[in-house]
Amino acid sequence: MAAETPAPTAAEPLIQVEKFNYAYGDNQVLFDVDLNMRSEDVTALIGPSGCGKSTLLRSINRINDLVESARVVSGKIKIDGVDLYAPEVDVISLRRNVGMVFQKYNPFPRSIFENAVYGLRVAGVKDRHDLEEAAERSLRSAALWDEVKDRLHEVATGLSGGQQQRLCIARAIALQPRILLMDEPCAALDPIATARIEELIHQLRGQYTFIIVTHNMEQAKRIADRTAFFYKGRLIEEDETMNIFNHPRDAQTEAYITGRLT
Ligand SMILES: Nc1ncnc2c1ncn2[C@@H]1O[C@H](COP(=O)(O)OP(=O)(O)OP(=O)(O)O)[C@@H](O)[C@H]1O
Repeated sequence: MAAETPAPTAAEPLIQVEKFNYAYGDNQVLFDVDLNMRSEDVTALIGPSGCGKSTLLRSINRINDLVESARVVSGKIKIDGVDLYAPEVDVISLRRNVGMVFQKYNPFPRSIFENAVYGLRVAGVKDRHDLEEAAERSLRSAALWDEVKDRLHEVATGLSGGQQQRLCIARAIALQPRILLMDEPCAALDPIATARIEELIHQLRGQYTFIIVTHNMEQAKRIADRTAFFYKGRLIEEDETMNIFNHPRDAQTEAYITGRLT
């Protein structure tokens, strides 16, 4: 008799946050956070100001290590099962694998081209042809190529805000990360530029794992597969986005999404 085919097991989540406690000096700001994020999902982190969304996001590529008082109290964040805070982890390669885009678009005061290839230059790529190819590839991925291909050597800060933000996305993508962290990427943009970034995230989903902090609940509904609601440093509820907004299980989640908790 043929051996039975084992039932397929659910894929391991790409990112596993386990009993994660985090503090700035004596001020603990994240408490026992347990959260799994799958590679194919766009995950939104929502919650009132100061609830710890950005801190969690910034812990995933350890950019918060740059804050002197910041420290992991206990718990783990794993990518592919590897604890990011283990002593042997190379933080530079972690940050190549986990790119970040900030609220205030921040291109360097250099040309569009140099911004697009910045990470590659830092990584030691010198070949002109390789750099040109990478610039075109990442600018195309960021849906910016057609708008800038004839002005690649003009200064990036001359672009519109939305274009500058897409350039920052191109700069992050050029390093071919697996994960893109976005901290309120549209907060400084008008509705049209916001719509273009959302469209871009939609196009790129599946190629990159997106984790997005947003204050804009409509945006979370539009772009996120899953949404995690935080309050006072604790993860209150995480689920498919539509469940969070249509059938929240927790009274605090409901209060927040209906505007009664700020
Ligand atoms: N660099 C820092 N040094 C000290 N405390 C900090 C630092 N960054 C954040 N905090 C504190 O950590 C807590 C969580 O802040 P965090 O920015 O992670 O929250 P948030 O939910 O992202 O807020 P917001 O929506 O306003 O950006 C807050 O009490 C904040 O004051």
